[in-house]
Amino acid sequence: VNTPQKGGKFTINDFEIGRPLGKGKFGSVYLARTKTGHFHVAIKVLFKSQLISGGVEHQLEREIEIQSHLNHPNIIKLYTYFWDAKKIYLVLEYAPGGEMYKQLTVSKRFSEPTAAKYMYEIADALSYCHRKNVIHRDIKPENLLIGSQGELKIGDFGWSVHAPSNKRQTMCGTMDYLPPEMVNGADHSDAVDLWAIGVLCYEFLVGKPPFEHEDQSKTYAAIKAARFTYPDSVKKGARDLIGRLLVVDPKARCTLEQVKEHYWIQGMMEAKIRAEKQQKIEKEA
Ligand SMILES: CC(C)n1nc(-c2ccc(NC(=O)/C=C/C(=O)c3ccc(F)c(C(F)(F)F)c3)cc2)c2c(N)ncnc21
Repeated sequence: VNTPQKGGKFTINDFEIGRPLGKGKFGSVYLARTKTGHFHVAIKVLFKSQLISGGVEHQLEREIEIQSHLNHPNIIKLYTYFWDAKKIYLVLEYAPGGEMYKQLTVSKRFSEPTAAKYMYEIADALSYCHRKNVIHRDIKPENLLIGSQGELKIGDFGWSVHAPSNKRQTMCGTMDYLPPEMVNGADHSDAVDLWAIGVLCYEFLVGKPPFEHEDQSKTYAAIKAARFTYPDSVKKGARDLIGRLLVVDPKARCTLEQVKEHYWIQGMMEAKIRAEKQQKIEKEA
C-alpha cells in the first residue's frame, strides 16, 4: 500500500470508502481504495468505546502490532492502522472471493481436492502463526475468506492470543469448533487450532460440523468424548486425517506439518494440480 500523501501516518483521508463488505467482529468492514494508486483494501472500523473497557488499549496496541507483522499468503494482511477521536481503523488486505462459509453454503460441500487444498493452506498459515507464538483460537468457516486466486485466507484475528492462555472465551457464536480442553475450561495451547481444523475438514466434506446437535448439552458431551460419525461420502483418506485431529488429548493430535504431509492431502492436491494442467492444455488446444 503506497505511502500516505503527507509522509508518516495514514489517515482516513488517504482513502475513498466504497460499499460495506459486512460486519466483522467488533465493527463494520468497508471496501476502500487509496486515493493515489487506487489500491483496493478492506477497512475495518472499530469503535474505541467497544474496545477500551478497563484499559486494554496497551494490550490492543501490542496485539495489533503482532498482527501487522504476520505476513503469509493465506493470512489477511493487516497493512496499517490509525485512529481518530472515536474509532480505530484497520487497513487490511482485501479478499475479493468473499466469505468461505458462503461458498460452502452455496456448494453444500466441497470436493475432496478442494477440501484438501484448503486444509493444506490453513495448516501452512497456522504453522506460520504458531512459530510466531500466535494461536488463532477461532478457526471456523465464518473467519475464513477467499483470495483472488481462490486461495484460503484467514481473517478476523480479533480473538488471537499468545499461547498458552486460559483466557475465558465468552461463548459468542457457535461452539461447534470448541475443543474438549476449552469445554472443560482447562488451559489450552495451539492444539486448539488442530482440533478446529479437524472440525473444519469434516464440515468442508460433509457440509455441517461433526458435533452439531439441536441442544447444547448433547454437543458438549459429543465434543468431550470426540464422538461423531461419518457419512459414506467421507472416504478412508479423509477419515484417517480427521481421526488424527479430533482426538480428546491435545498432545495426541497430529502436528500441522503431519497434516501438510498427510497422504490424503498430498494425493488430492496432486490430483487437483493434474486436473488443472489438463484443463489448461485442453483450453489452449
Ligand atoms: C466482512 C467481510 C466478510 N470481510 N471481512 C474482512 C476482514 C478480514 C480480516 C480482518 N482482520 C481483522 O479484523 C484483524 C484484527 C486484528 O488484527 C486485531 C488484533 C488485535 C485486536 F485487539 C483487534 C481488535 F479488534 F480487538 F481491535 C484486532 C477483518 C475483516 C474482509 C476482507 N479483508 N476482505 C473482504 N471482505 C472481508
